[in-house]
Amino acid sequence: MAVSSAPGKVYLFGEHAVVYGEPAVPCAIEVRARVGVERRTDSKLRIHAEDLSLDGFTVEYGGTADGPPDVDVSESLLTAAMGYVDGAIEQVRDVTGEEDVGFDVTIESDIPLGAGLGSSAAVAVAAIDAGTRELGTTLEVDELAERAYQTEYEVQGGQASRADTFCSATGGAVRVEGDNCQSLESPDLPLVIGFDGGAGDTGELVAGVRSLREEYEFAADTVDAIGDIVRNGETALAAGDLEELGRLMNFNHGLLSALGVSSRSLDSMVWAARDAGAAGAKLTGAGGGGCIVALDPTDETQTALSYTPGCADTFRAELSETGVERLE
Ligand SMILES: Nc1ncnc2c1ncn2[C@@H]1O[C@H](COP(=O)(O)OP(=O)(O)O)[C@@H](O)[C@H]1O
Ligand SMILES: C[C@@](O)(CCOP(=O)(O)O)CC(=O)O
Ligand SMILES: [Mg+2]
Repeated sequence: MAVSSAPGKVYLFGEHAVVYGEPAVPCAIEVRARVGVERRTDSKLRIHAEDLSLDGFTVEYGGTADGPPDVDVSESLLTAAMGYVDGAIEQVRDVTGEEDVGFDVTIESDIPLGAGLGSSAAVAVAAIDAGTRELGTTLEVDELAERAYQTEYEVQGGQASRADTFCSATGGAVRVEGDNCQSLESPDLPLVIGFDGGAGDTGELVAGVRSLREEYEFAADTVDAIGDIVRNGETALAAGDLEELGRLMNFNHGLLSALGVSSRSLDSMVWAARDAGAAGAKLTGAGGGGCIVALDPTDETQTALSYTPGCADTFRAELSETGVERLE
């Protein structure tokens, strides 16, 4: 069996706009998904997803005589368990040329699902890495990131950026603009996360921004303006200017909100953080529900968030310098 792990991330700036070629700066954090992959003697795929329901569940499918997988969980959980992992296994088969190989896949993750912390990218990166290594091929990190991007692109209906997958594969803070992906120097940022306990559907939210952008020129301008914030943000990051980073994050949140991807709970967590004296706060990832990220070296934001209605959990996130990690 081969086991790999990969980190989640927060966006300091630029989610959504990055899908249309604007730059974005995500930053890997120390919450990880671990995926174990073991070759089978038949061509079936058996996925054991520990974190997709209270007790986890196992689904086995892929034999020629099989109907739909027979498992006692909701359709949506099943689709969730299968989507990214199926795509990742397709990539493994493509890299190695072993089209009919079957696997037992075990996923364990500390990253909340659909909450903007990049669980899908971390699962895709770790699954492709472990799967290829199980068959004797160790991918360069750049190719691993590219293959994981292809997986996200397909599952998200042809709309995805390389930001999450590159960041998860390489670790640290990164800058992604189209197919140009690079690592950035970053000071150790005082990141505080607020989580509303919910989730958003990345594909649907991306599609919503796309149609707004097609319908209204001012929505397209809003997307371009996010790109300008990111360019300013890079300078502030290089200078380690926390106040300016925070101001730009606040601005970025406002524009994401204008594009319809915030929610009442995300907005109230953002305001709780600002009222508590955070340098800035914004939603992270696709939005709709899930997480915000704030900058605050003191405990004030975490304390305020812990009393905020709509906030289910709050924690400090450490920057992860390590991207994919090869554990076994
Ligand atoms: N622990 C896990 N086990 C299996 N699949 C997972 C796990 N975590 C994430 N995924 C996959 O990633 C999807 C969530 O990705 P997405 O909607 O992009 O949100 P995010 O990347 O912000 O967490 C889930 O629906 C599921 O397909
Ligand atoms: C909205 C988007 O920019 C980021 C999505 O991040 P997440 O899956 O919500 O963690 C989409 C993408 O870049 O593929
Ligand atoms: Mg995702």
